[in-house]
Amino acid sequence: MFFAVISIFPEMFCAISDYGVVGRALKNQQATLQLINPRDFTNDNYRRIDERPFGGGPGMVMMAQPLEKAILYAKELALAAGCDVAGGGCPVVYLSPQGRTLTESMVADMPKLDGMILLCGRYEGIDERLLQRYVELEISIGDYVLTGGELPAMVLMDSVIRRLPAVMSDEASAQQDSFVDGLLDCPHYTKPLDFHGDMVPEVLLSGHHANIAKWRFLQQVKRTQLRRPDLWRAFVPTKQQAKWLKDLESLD
Ligand SMILES: Nc1nonc1C(=O)N1CCN(Cc2ccccn2)CC1
Repeated sequence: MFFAVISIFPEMFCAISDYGVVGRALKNQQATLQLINPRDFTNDNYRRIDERPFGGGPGMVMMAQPLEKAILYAKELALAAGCDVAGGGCPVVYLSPQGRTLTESMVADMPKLDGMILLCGRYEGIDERLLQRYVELEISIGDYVLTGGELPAMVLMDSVIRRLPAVMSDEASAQQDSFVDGLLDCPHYTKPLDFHGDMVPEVLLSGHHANIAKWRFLQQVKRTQLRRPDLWRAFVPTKQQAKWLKDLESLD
């Protein structure tokens, strides 16, 4: 999967390119990351990418022209990488608090794309005319304000790349993640057996895989009912899960 990031701070992206599952995926070329600095597309000696806002007010606004040239260059790279740019296979995505809040179900659909061009804003924002002309999808990572779009872009790429086929070391672990089956994750335990007198639940030491699966699911249910009643209300159990839930009701 092809990713191009347009940012005045490309160095920030070593945080995902140099570490962990995503770093390995990029190293193994299971995903590619092109970093594009709009300053390289300016015409003046000061490499200006921002200007004071028309109408006055605080701060600076990112200018349309350098970003337009950076986007057009990113589209060229996407085409060269085999992306169906004209067919919507590699949308321009703008990270901003005004966007649609990112959810796991949105992330689940993204590996179907050939790629994404991620536009990272700074300052007070980006000239609206650039956004209207080029942005196909606006995404927020949550209702809080950061200093720029770089961290949201890394959050988005991390959540998508980890779901690419063969990236997750164990497909099952991806399925057990929170939200993937619509529930929060179950508790996890490892060595030592005794941690300040807190022991590991017996069922996890039993080797009885069916009982372990049932216990983990019921733990997910309890945790979701307690912490995210909104997710619990929307949850639709499988046949097997519905049987286990009957046992939970009989326990209550
Ligand atoms: N929350 C978020 N989820 O995605 N992005 C954010 C986020 O807070 N930011 C900070 C402001 N940046 C620049 C900006 C300023 C004003 C209007 C639009 N853009 C974008 C990225």
